[in-house]
Amino acid sequence: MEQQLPAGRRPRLVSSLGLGQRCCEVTLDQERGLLAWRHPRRGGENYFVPTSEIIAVEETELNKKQRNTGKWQKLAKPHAFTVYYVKKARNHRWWCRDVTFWCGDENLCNQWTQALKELLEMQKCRPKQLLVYINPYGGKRQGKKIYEQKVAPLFSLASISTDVVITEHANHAKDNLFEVNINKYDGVVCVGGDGMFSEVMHGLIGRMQKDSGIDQNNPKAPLVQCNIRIGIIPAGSTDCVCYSTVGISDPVTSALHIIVGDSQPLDVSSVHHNNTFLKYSVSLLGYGFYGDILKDSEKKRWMGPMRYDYSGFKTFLSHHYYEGTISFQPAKHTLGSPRDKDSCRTGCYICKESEQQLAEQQKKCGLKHEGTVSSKAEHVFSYMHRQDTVQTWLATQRSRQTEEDEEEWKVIKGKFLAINAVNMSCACPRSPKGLSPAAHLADGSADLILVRKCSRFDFLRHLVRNTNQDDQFDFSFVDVYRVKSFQFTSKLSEDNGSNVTDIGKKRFGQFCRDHPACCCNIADSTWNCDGETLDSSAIEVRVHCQLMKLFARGIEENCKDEAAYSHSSIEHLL
Ligand SMILES: CCCCCCCCCCCCC/C=C/[C@@H](O)[C@H](CO)NC(=O)CCCCCCCCCCCCCCC
Ligand SMILES: Nc1ncnc2c1ncn2[C@@H]1O[C@H](COP(=O)(O)OP(=O)(O)OP(=O)(O)O)[C@@H](O)[C@H]1O
Ligand SMILES: [Ca+2]
Repeated sequence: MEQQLPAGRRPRLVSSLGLGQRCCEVTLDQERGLLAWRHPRRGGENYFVPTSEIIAVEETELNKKQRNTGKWQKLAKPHAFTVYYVKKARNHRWWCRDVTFWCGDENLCNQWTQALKELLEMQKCRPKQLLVYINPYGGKRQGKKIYEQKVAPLFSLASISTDVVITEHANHAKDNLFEVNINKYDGVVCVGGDGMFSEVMHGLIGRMQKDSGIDQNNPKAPLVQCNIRIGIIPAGSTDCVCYSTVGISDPVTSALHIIVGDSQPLDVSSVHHNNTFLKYSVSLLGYGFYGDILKDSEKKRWMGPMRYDYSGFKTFLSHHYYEGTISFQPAKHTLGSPRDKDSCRTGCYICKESEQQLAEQQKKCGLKHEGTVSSKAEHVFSYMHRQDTVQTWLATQRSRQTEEDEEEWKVIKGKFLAINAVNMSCACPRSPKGLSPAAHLADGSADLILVRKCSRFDFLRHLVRNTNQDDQFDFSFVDVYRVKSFQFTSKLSEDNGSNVTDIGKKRFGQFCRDHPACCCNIADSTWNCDGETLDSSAIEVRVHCQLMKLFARGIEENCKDEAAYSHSSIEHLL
């Protein structure tokens, strides 16, 4: 049965179709993009699937066994179609489920598959062609198997074509991204851990800047946004970026977010030393505790993910602290604070506000705002468009940068057990709410956490609070600031005169004269930059708001109304 609607509006399909041995009413509201049916068994449970969460629709050949049972027998030739859709389970896990409907009328069956396929065609944000990099040695060395067994079948079900590269050495993916015809792809997928993601991110951001003529070594250079989305199939040791942006490290869930074409902008920090580009960071930039753990754990790679627990225990016992000076610019443009009770969730209004500010800046110099996902053709177009206006963009951003540099800098000198700068919460299985639970994925700021010298017992209390519901910042020896840029110089490098920049030299120099050298003689620690060590302890860091995008949607609120949803009637909702 088809209902007539005024011209221009898409009709609603309502039919009585077979499901298993029985019949049920199935509704497709094409206007609202919702497929609904009431299961004839399972207590008459109602199902609602937004068309944006349908993976695929296929005509189905019923096998002999199915045809010889129940109602099938009465039909000369039953016609059937199968809908594959996202089923949301607990803890942000997504499954791919399927349901097969049948009927005796071939036309009706065709009408249904046609309507559903047309709705899928309208989902322009979905990728059709992906470039996949697999690190076969990440985490528990399961990357290849995970991709082949759990992800590739879903991509093929969703008619996504892929070019797959199994990496042969570190930096293989990064180097390759500077050479490939990137406009051929709607996205890049990395199968591995945070290190593998970092490689792909460096490849894409680096490529974008190179093609736009931007010098990455200039710490003040305004960077050009990278619009090719990255998908992460978690197969690493920490998988912090995946966990913090999806809410779980699960290859199937991540594959489904890629298929439905989700998009999550992400802040990226650039890290420089003496006008030399070192790295980009999206999760943790950690000096002291997390730097020392990483340095020690690199020698124990053979232990797999366990290496972090081993090195963590050793580093905790060593209880090293480091003296240095940190200067930072508070992030005044953003609405939130690191002590907020609410966390960044899907559709976060604080990140939206930052996106708007960014869009306004870009509009002023004629750049198209890239907040929404564009098709491949539009991507190429907007890129050429950017070539025309890139000089205007650079000029306005440079003057904005100079103004920003003049803004307030706070300077803190001290002895620290850990200095952690996080662009996102850094939630991961070890720390489900993260190092900074209220940090935002895309607000243009980072949370700077300073853990000052304290007793082992107090430090342990702070560490433990990173793993439970208690407030890890509620200690006299812990301070947290929301910042848009910061610089750090260790006492040792200050004494050796190797400061970050001339501005830094002046600022820190004054402090050294005010506070004569102390007796701390511990060597420098190392910076842990998203799981990789940096060669320099003196660094200059700047947060670039929404520089790149992931195939994700942020962490969804726990859907409290899910139960209510399934008990309410189809008629009520449609
Ligand atoms: C009593 C237990 C307290 C445990 C406290 C655990 C807090 C865990 C916080 C994890 C934060 C991860 C942030 C993400 C960083 C990633 O960009 C990076 C790349 O993947 N991963 C690491 O650097 C890998 C970092 C891995 C850190 C593991 C830390 C393990 C600490 C163990 C301390 C043991 C103390 C025992 C005292 C009896
Ligand atoms: N074929 C390869 N051989 C050796 N190293 C590789 C290869 N491919 C990638 N790498 C490097 O391995 C490093 C670690 O990989 P990955 O991040 O996937 O796993 P992990 O370190 O176990 O996980 P995590 O980063 O989540 O802790 C990456 O920095 C990457 O540069
Ligand atoms: Ca942020």
